[in-house]
Amino acid sequence: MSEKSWRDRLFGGLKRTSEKLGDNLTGLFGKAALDAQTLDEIEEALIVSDLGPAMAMRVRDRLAEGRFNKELTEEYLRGVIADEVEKVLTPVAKPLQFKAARPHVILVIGVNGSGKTTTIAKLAKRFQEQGRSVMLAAGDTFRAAAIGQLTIWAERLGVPIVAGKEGGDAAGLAFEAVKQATEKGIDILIVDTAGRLQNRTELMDELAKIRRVLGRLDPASPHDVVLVLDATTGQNALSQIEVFTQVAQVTGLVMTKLDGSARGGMLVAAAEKFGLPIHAIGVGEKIDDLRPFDPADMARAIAGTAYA
Ligand SMILES: Nc1nc2c(ncn2[C@@H]2O[C@H](COP(=O)(O)OP(=O)(O)OP(=O)(O)O)[C@@H](O)[C@H]2O)c(=O)[nH]1
Repeated sequence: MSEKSWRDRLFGGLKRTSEKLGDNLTGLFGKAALDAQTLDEIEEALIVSDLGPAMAMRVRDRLAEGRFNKELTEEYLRGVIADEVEKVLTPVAKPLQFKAARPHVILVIGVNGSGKTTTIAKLAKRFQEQGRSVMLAAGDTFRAAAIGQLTIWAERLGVPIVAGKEGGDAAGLAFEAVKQATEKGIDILIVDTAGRLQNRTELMDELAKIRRVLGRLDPASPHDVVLVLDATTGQNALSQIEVFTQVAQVTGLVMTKLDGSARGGMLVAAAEKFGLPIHAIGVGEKIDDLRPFDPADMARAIAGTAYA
C-alpha cells in the first residue's frame, strides 16, 4: 500500500473518533471570551472523548494560558488538541525492531478477540518485507480454530509454523518453537497465545509460565511481549494494560480496530498513563492494515484537523 493510501486509511479509520470529539465539543467554541466555565466544559468533553484526564488538563492549561478572555475558534481548539496529543504520542511511537538475537522472540498476548492472530499475520508480513525470516508458533492451544487460523496465515505468507494439538501445553510448544527456530536460523519467532480475560487467574498463570520457559533458553527471551488491544473496548483497555503488565511484563502495545471505534482517543490516554511503546495500529482487516504510526498524522487524525 502506498504512503498516501495508508494515510487516507488512517484518517478515514479515525473519523468516528474525531467526530465524537467534535460532538462532545459542540457549542464550546465560538464564544467572544473564553471563561472558566467553558474551560471546565472543554476538560470534561476531552475526558468523555477517552483522551484521559491528563490530556484534558494539558489542553485546559494551554487554553487558559493562551486564550483566556479571548475568542476561541474550533480551528484553534482542535489545533491545540492535535499539538498536545502529538507531544504525548511522539515518545511512544516505536515500531518493533529486530534485536539481533536469533530468534528474536515476540510473545503476543491479549484478551479474546482483540485481534492477536490477525496482528501476528500482519506483523509477519511486515518483517518479511524487511527481508527477515519469520516463524510462527500456534500457542493458542485452547481453541482448535485458532490453531487452524494461524496455520492458514502461515501458508498464505509462506512461513513455517510450529503447531500442536488443541489442549496441549502452550509453554511446551513455545519451547519447542524456539528450538526449531534456533536450528533453522530464523530471525523472528512470533508466538500466539490464547485469548484470556485479565481476571482469569489460571490463564494468567499459564502466561507467566510461558514467559519463564522461554527465559530458560535465553534469559533475554521473550525479547518483546506485545499486548494487543481492541480500541473498541475503550477504558477497559487501560485495565488490561495494568493487569497484563503485572503478569507478563508487557514491553509494548498494538492497538487494533481503530477503524471500527469512536474510542480511538484511548490510545492517547494509554500512552500518557503507561508510557509503553505503541508499535503499530490496525485500521482494518486486510493484511496491510497494520502499521507503525506517525505521531503528527495520528494526532491530527484524532483531533480532526485537516491533513496536508
Ligand atoms: N476492523 C478491524 N477488524 C480487525 C482489526 N484487527 C483484527 N480485526 C478483526 O477482529 C476479529 C478478531 O481477530 P483475531 O485475530 O481472530 O483475534 P484474536 O485475538 O486472535 O481472537 P481469539 O483467538 O478469539 O483470542 C477478526 O474478525 C479480525 O479480522 C482491525 O484493525 N480492524
